[in-house]
Amino acid sequence: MSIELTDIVLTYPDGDSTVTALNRVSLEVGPGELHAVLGPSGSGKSSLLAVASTLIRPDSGSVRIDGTEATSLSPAQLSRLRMSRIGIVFQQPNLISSLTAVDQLLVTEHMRGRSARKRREAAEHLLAIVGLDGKQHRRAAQLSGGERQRVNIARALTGEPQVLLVDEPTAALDHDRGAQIMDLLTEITREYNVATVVVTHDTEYLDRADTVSRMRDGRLTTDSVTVGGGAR
Ligand SMILES: Nc1ncnc2c1ncn2[C@@H]1O[C@H](COP(=O)(O)OP(=O)(O)OP(=O)(O)O)[C@@H](O)[C@H]1O
Repeated sequence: MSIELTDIVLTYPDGDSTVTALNRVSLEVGPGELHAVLGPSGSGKSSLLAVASTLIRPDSGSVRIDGTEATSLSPAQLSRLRMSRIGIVFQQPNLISSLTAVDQLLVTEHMRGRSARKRREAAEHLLAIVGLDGKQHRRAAQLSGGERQRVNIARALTGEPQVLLVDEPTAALDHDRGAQIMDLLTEITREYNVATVVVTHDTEYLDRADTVSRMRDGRLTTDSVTVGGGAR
């Protein structure tokens, strides 16, 4: 499995008591699999992504990324693990409006250490993959919401991750653009054999997922049937 969360408990301090954001959550996603986590606001989806991305250490439980137990690593080792294995697509693209689409990728850590020509070629190629061929040199402000989300996805792929974690990718998009973004995430999952976790409160595009979990009050239940078109 590319990502395996086992029996995760995460609590936050809340005044004199605590809030249990993740209550014995387990989840496994393998290469080439798209897993959707569906849940209402406050159910724990962001907390799940934060633990899966190793940005927050859970109170207890195991986080294995591509076979490596993350909870026992030092901050420096965790940072290397994230860099080499995990891509994160944040809900807001957070693009720098004055930079072109290519530059948004070139500023990432992943692009360091290669020659300027190779970096540029890699960035242009990734942008073509996400459907922005011909728009690589437009500034963020000249791109539509759906196009900015595509740049966001391309940027998450710069490190050639094994695990792609995606936070509410369709939240700011209309139906057609939302469907296109979910189709793109499905294609990338298959083509690059990444384990993709998409958290969403949107029931509309679940048919793209191979498996669906439902989150409620910090508890996760996984549907027993495969709902998507995953042909493995
Ligand atoms: N930093 C924090 N301190 C205290 N409580 C928190 C913190 N972050 C989240 N919580 C609480 O943990 C629970 C899960 O929150 P989380 O943000 O993970 O849910 P969510 O499903 O992502 O919701 P949303 O879509 O609104 O972000 C909620 O009860 C929330 O209030």
